[in-house]
Amino acid sequence: MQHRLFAKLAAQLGRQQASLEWKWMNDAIASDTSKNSLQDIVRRRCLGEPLQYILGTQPFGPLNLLVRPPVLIPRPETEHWVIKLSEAIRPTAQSPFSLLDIGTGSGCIPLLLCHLWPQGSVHTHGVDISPHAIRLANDNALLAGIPPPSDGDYLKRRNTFGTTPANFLAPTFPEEAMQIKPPFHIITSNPPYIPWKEFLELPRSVSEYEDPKALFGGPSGLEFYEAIARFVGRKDMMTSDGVVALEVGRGQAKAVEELIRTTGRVHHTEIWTDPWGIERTVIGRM
Ligand SMILES: C[S@@+](CC[C@H](N)C(=O)[O-])C[C@H]1O[C@@H](n2cnc3c(N)ncnc32)[C@H](O)[C@@H]1O
Repeated sequence: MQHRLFAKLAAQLGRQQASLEWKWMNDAIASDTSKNSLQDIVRRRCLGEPLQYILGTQPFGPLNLLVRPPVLIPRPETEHWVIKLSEAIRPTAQSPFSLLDIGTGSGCIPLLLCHLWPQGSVHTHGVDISPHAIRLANDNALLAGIPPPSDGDYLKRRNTFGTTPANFLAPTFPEEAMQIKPPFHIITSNPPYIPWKEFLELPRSVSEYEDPKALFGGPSGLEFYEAIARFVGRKDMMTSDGVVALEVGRGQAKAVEELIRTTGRVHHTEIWTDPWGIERTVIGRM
């Protein structure tokens, strides 16, 4: 029975990927994190459903995040640059930072930073247009033990994570989102960046399961970076020592670097590559 199930999976995914996923499936069943039978997991996986949606979780650094369709599954390349950012910048509880995460999805970026940075050193806020994402990010904050912001005195010594459902591209942002309180020391974002024309090149596990709003960044893929550059260029949105950290798609790094430089506020830029040698993150410092 087990042998037949594995053969079915390997026929679909190739032997190497099937071996990896077979282990994750069995680990999830053994640790009781998945209530589904192995047979059911393999059946759904062979229909193209991402394993993370079937099992309901995805490790992200030391965190184990909940994932639910159609919210984007946090990717290893994002995990890599977020850990690198946590080492490149070290906020302290003496002068805590304020961080805005645009298009927060599962909340993976601010939650990991809250987990890695010293307690009381950062207050983070995630905005997202999707109510599914906002709910999931709040559930993940609860699971990770990161409290929402409040005036409570003890929270001043804790890292916090708040969320706001809002359309970042609306001309009324951030004025109509009352909980968003600029200026920010750090802006992070892994925005939708796939150009429309690349829709047909996406694997089925992405195009049929993940929210198109999480994927497509307008005709050129750069729509959100243009809006972020306008936001950064506005008076009073960022502190004079602010940092912008933006994940980019393949081949977009130079254009995004140029966009944030033209704000006139960003004076130093860097491009970080991911573990696969692809230019993945543009860092801008004021
Ligand atoms: C590529 S996903 C990134 C999610 C998460 N930050 C991550 O790295 O896994 C982009 C996110 O932007 C959100 N989004 C799309 N359009 C938006 C808009 N106009 N305003 C705010 N959020 C938006 C999507 O709902 C999605 O959660």
